[in-house]
Amino acid sequence: MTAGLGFALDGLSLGYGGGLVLREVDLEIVPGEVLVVVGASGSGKSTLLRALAGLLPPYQGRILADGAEVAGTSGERAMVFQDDGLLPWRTVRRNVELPLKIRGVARRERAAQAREWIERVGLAGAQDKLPRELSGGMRQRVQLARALAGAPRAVLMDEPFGALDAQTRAQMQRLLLDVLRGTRATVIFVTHDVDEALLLADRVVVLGGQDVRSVLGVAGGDRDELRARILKEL
Ligand SMILES: Nc1ncnc2c1ncn2[C@@H]1O[C@H](COP(=O)(O)OP(=O)(O)OP(=O)(O)O)[C@@H](O)[C@H]1O
Repeated sequence: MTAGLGFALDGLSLGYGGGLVLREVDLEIVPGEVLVVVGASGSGKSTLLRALAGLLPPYQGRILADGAEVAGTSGERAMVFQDDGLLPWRTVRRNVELPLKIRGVARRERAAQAREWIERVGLAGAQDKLPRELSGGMRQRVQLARALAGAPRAVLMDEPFGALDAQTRAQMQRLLLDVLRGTRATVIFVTHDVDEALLLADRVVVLGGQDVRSVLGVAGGDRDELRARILKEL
């Protein structure tokens, strides 16, 4: 199993067209942790995730991934979006095989690994279906399988369960916790939902006022107290 990626954000300023969204942020992300990012709408959660993915270059400062500056996307850092980023013309199996193909994994091995991931996310009967034949929850399962099949060292998730109904969302949260137990990947997960944050996180980062308002460790903490602290800062 490959180790999770550690990140260091060092005086990081991000924005668009000259407008600043985050100003001089310093933050360490520990290898293997689940870091959940919360914050009011427009506080820069997705912007931060895009920068970690290498999709948005910093105005100032640096993002280091295991000490090396992030410059562009990499198979080491997989992304999962709210609206599924699946290729509509490829079956479930061929979507999940994609990161393996990009990594140069041989065809038979690719098929075997994709099958294993499809089974782990509970879609064994659906591997030859096209994305349009699946429910929203099933499509998010495929995205999860695809992200993890590439054995990434970090998974960047932008409100992946935001569009799902409450029951499917709870199922997906359980599934995520379950599959993460079998990997050492670092997870950075953006959500609006404080309860989701507390369920999934090792640490919660609250963004606001162009900066990190606070970083809270979740393990062993009192949930009600943590929830109240986060809600106060949002
Ligand atoms: N491509 C873009 N071009 C210009 N401005 C953008 C772009 N994407 C985001 N912004 C602006 O940057 C700010 C932060 O947006 P971002 O999407 O990161 O916030 P967020 O915290 O993820 O919000 P939400 O919770 O509503 O998704 C907002 O003011 C937004 O309008």
